[in-house]
Amino acid sequence: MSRLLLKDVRPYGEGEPVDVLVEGEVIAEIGANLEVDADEIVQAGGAVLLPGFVDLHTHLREPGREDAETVETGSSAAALGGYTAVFAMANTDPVADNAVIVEHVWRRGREVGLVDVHPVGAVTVGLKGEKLAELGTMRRSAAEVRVFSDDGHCVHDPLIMRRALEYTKSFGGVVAQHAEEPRLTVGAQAHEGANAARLGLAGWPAPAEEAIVARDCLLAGHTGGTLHVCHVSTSGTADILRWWKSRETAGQVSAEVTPHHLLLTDDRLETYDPVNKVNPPLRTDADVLALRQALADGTVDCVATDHAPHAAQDKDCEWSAAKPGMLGLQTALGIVVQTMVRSGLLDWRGVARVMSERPAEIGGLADQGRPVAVGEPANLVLVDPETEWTVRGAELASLGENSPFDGMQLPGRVVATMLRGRLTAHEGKVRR
Ligand SMILES: NC(=O)N[C@@H](CC(=O)O)C(=O)O
Ligand SMILES: [Zn+2]
Ligand SMILES: [Zn+2]
Repeated sequence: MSRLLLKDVRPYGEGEPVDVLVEGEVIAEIGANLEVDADEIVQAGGAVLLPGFVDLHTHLREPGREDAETVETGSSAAALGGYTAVFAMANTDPVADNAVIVEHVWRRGREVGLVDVHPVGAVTVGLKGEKLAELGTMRRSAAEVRVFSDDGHCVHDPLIMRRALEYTKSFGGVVAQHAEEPRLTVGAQAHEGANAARLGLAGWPAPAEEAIVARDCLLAGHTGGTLHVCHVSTSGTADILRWWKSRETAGQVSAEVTPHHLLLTDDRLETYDPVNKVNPPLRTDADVLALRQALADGTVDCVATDHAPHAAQDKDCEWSAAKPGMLGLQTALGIVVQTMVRSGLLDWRGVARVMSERPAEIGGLADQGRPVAVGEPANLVLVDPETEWTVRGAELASLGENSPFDGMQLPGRVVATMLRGRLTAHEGKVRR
């Protein structure tokens, strides 16, 4: 059995440094100055030890757009970002709306072996919103799909949404909604507000998101189904979720916020650089502050990256022709440390909750987001909280280079990531 010794780590950033011995796939011992033989020793210098991060919202682009990302390159980005599990969205080409595609993505994830890749199944055939995909078949496939989403598109027909919540309830599934009332966002290019008006960009109004979130909370309550709200972007959505969670009696609702919606605003649109184009759009300062608060108080359950790599030709073009989406896996931690930890809104226990424990629970992963304790699976990340690094979009592991954080200095460097006791990333390099 392999033995990996982590020297001088601080679980959850608390107390004096200890050593952690990982034997095979589990944490075997935790204590001060462990005197043991090991195959490999990681000198951590007091770094923070957390459960490995879990991303409920990743776009891996395979099959179909392997020029933008593949399971392999996206898995590398995930491991380097501290992730031990990611959920790969269904808006590939062909769409992951059947067992063949989800099993392919799942198998590729296993072959690459850097991170557990859990395919998300489409809710409707071809993401068209017209008829339910074969949810049960995807559930029973080798990929054991549990999360379903038409992400990129909203399941806007309320009857289809109702049926999806009812049907997934029968096997403990989750419907992850991209909340966007399509009639209110025809041709939309930017947050509907003063900046979009001044720049001449068609607006994406906040109620297009909020109306769907309110409707879907009511449908989850009525059906007893389980709803997860993708990429919450407005303060109004946070208000609706807070209201719903205060009265929730049946059905369950969870929600995620992206790192970019915790940091960036539509003030960045000034340059018309499409690297800032994303769906839902960057919003206002007031929204950003409300989202940080909602994440801190649990109204929004977790951080999810919405990692959306695009090939150069889809981003290096005029604003209206560019595809929406931005890279996220390798910069998520830094942004969470900057916006939530340095501001005092979250401590490291809180970071573990929003980046690992809650997403693992929502996604139904029994072996992720577990406590850092003896006998637990060694899915772990080591974080150096102090050292700052400068983001270089072109140097990230993804094939796409569309990072809006390019040139920014971020805190919170990933020292090492471990998947079932094996180092998958160490000192900025992937280990295969
Ligand atoms: N977020 C985005 O702007 N784009 C995503 C789709 C999505 O998450 O809605 C994509 O697939 O590129
Ligand atoms: Zn989306
Ligand atoms: Zn997405």
